[in-house]
Amino acid sequence: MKLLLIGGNGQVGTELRRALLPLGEVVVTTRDGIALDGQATLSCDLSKKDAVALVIQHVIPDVVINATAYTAVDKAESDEDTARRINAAAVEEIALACKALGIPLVHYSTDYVFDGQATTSYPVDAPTAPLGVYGQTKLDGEEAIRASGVRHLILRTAWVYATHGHNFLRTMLRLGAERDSLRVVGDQIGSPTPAWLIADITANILAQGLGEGGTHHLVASGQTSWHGFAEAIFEEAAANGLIANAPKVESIPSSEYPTPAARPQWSVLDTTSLRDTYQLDLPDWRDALKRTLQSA
Ligand SMILES: NC(=O)C1=CN([C@@H]2O[C@H](COP(=O)(O)OP(=O)(O)OC[C@H]3O[C@@H](n4cnc5c(N)ncnc54)[C@H](OP(=O)(O)O)[C@@H]3O)[C@@H](O)[C@H]2O)C=CC1
Ligand SMILES: Cc1cn([C@H]2C[C@H](O)[C@@H](COP(=O)(O)OP(=O)(O)O[C@H]3O[C@@H](C)C(=O)[C@@H](O)[C@H]3O)O2)c(=O)[nH]c1=O
Repeated sequence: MKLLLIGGNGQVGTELRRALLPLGEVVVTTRDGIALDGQATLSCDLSKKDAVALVIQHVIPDVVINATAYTAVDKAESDEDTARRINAAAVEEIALACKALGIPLVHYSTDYVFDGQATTSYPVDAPTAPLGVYGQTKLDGEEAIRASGVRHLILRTAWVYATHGHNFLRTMLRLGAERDSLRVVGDQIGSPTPAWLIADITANILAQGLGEGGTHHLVASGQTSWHGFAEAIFEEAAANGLIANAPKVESIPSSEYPTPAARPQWSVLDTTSLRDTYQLDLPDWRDALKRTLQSA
């Protein structure tokens, strides 16, 4: 199988380069065509119209996996044009190029397509109502894929972290090394999900065949708040000798941590359709965090 991975250097893209390798030849793109771990990549800047379609037409893979996105949630509020270009317009170009060549598309979306007002986990067909530009443009990207008629798998995930890249775990470890105490919101609830899990599940699904595909939720099991996640990060980091002293972590309401973009208060996603369709087990978020930091 020939796989085209668009965006090989983000959190999920980095893990996909590892996880997809056993499946066949993996052609990787980056914005600037930089080498990754000594491997050449194709240059593909999604801000340039039609660039990504040309790459797909040049490579003609058996499957396209799009791991790119504009993920700066707050910055998106003041940079809507770029967020829309990367998360929606470029995604539509990818979908149409794949549809024209009969190539299936794997794509990722987010819990931020929901408004967070629910009190039980969101099934895949729950009504969407994004609170900000990032969530809205990601939803527009999803809808462009479905409208294109391309055979697809959209995996909505949430609260993604890794020991590399830009994420909450790394922010907490950095701030914790600089300060004795941190204040973290305790009233936003979700499921922290490591990038390696998303990549492993994607590879597992591609190995067994996409089948009908469609839209599914992929997050670790269980739930916590950002405050609970922060406390767990420091506990596991200390247990693995990654930090000498853990800071005090105070739980605060969202109102005491104002941000340009509102976040959903309840972000828990129901993974039943994914687990049933592809016979998958999803680890508990805390066990997944432990495993992530044990191998750091
Ligand atoms: N991070 C999270 O918490 C969550 C992420 N998701 C979704 O999961 C997917 C993967 O996210 P994640 O790995 O965290 O994202 P990252 O922010 O870690 O990586 C984003 C990737 O997109 C690339 N990219 C951005 N703009 C361009 C551009 N103009 N041209 C080419 N490449 C570009 C980046 O390249 P470069 O390094 O050059 O900037 C990078 O490879 C996305 O669809 C995201 O929306 C869903 C829920 C939660
Ligand atoms: C750094 C920090 C953040 N916070 C709050 C702000 C916010 O409400 C919450 C999470 O912070 P972040 O800004 O790191 O996370 P955020 O960028 O909102 O994370 C989101 O990213 C996008 C890409 C997604 O798709 C989502 O699933 C989600 O993972 O924690 C604190 O309360 N204290 C702190 O010291």
